[in-house]
Amino acid sequence: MSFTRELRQQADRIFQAIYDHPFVRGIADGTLKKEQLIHYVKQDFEYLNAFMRIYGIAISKSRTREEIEMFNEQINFVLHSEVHPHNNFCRVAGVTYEELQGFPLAPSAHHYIRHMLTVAHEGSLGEIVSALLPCPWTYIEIGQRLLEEVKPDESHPFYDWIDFYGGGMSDLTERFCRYVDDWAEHVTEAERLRMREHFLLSCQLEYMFWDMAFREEEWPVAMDLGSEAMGRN
Ligand SMILES: Cc1ncc(C[n+]2csc(CCO)c2C)c(N)n1
Repeated sequence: MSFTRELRQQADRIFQAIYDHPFVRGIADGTLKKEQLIHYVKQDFEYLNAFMRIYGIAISKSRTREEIEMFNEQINFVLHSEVHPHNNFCRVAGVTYEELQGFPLAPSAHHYIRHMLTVAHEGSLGEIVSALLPCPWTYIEIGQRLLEEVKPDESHPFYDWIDFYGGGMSDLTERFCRYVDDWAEHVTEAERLRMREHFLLSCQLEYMFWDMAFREEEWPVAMDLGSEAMGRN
């Protein structure tokens, strides 16, 4: 069995828990509250900014033009395509995308971003792609399963979201899997173990991210950065 097949099996309970999570159920039946959608988009906008920076670090560690091209393509994808599912959530919530940008990170989004940044700074390219892989892999499975389960038509409030992730992420997931499998063949057992740990922790943090949005998670004690922090973007 390939290394990434093994990873997928090890993460099976987390993938299932993500699919069963009330936020994902709320996408399926269109029952999410406006505040939950807004919290998700505010946090995910910052998450995607961090994701692009991590691709930048991966480019700085790249040895071949193929690697640079792979990461560069993904920066463009996040910049220009990932805005569509966000716009779907904003439309349903009745707000503009611009008014949800520049907010501080909630605890679980902070945790997930710091995990990826730590691996990006300290790890090999194989470790970095292992930590990033649950991002497309969990979303494509959610999208594909929702397409099958809900069979949404254009009258469904989250038709665009489901169609976006169910329709088009398989190339990226396969490409990342091939990269991780090739890498895993040529490294030590200790590095393979780190790749496994990074992958599984990112799967857990994908779950936490949905849970954060559903619960509208905030810091237990509100942080006051003072008036100078207002409008820093
Ligand atoms: C928390 C969180 N996890 C995954 C995605 C989905 N996603 C984000 S970037 C990307 C492609 C990267 O090249 C994909 C599939 C998201 N939006 N938010």
